[in-house]
Amino acid sequence: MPHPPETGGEAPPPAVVLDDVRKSYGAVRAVDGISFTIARGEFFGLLGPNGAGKTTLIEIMEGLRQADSGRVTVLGARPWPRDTALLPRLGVQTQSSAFFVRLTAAEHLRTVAALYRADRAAVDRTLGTVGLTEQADVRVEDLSGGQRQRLAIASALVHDPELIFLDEPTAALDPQARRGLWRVLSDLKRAGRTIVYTTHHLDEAEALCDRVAIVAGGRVTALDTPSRLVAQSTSATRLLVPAERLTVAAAAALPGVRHAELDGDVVVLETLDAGPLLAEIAEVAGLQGVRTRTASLEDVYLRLTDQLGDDRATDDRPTDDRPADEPIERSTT
Ligand SMILES: Nc1ncnc2c1ncn2[C@@H]1O[C@H](COP(=O)(O)OP(=O)(O)OP(=O)(O)O)[C@@H](O)[C@H]1O
Repeated sequence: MPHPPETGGEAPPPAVVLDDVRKSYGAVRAVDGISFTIARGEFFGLLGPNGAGKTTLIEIMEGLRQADSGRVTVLGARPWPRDTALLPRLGVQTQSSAFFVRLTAAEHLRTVAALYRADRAAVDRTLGTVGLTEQADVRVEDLSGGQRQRLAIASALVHDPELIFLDEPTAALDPQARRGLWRVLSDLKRAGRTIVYTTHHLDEAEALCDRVAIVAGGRVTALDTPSRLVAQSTSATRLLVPAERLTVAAAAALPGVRHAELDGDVVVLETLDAGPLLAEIAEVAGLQGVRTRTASLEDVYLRLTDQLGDDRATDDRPTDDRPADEPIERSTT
């Protein structure tokens, strides 16, 4: 489907603008005052533990759920009440995508394509994109879990939407299919599409996303590029030394070691300054087999989501007593 022309001079509106969006289910504040903007062409990751509010937030952006309050703008339009002009511009894959199970994969995708008035060539092309060409004539009910997942992704892409929402798209994929999907998504990004992506795979977010928002307890606790989040984090570097050459007690006594523990057949030493410590280790144990593990997005994520979990456990003030929302595009230090 052709995209609407971007008319002369004026910049198109951002892909998504959220301003103090809130949604509760009874007493559960699933989305508790979230604001951010997603630029056109951005690959934006939403990360957070189970129940953090990611799906609710995505469904609000998709126009599947009404926010209790706040402003939501998607491609310059309000997604709620449902806007039929907006829907074909969005591609949506959910955790519980619906299928026509008696149809073959190709028939299913043709049906979806017809709903969006996408051409038939797009069906074959999209089946190829997600690696389902060989399964085109297999009934949906006979596809494996991972193949169904790919069909759900194909259903979100077949009409060539401008803004694509993918909710844990790699959850049921084997490692090869996962890497295959990464390539597909990178190509879509290169073609200028905007992608909003939730995943529990932190390596995936680090590899694919321009920016990630870490959500916990319905709030954004950090929002930045993966590399800036890692660089700003106070996460320590870990040095792994074969346990036969260094005891935990000796490791803990080395200067600059914050913590030392045995993990299988290695002693793990945590430090904020790896250089001098490596020199010490070279002295007392030798450097053979010593490995370095620097901070990753996963370390940042675990620290932030653990912290918030602890904060919220003791935070039983009523909503109105809470401090005003913090600015969310902040550093994580
Ligand atoms: N339809 C609903 N009715 C009542 N509570 C709901 C409903 N949907 C979600 N919740 C609750 O709202 C909170 C946020 O759920 P949500 O599904 O948005 O989280 P999530 O971050 O997508 O989690 P996951 O990673 O497990 O998919 C949770 O406490 C959940 O139990």
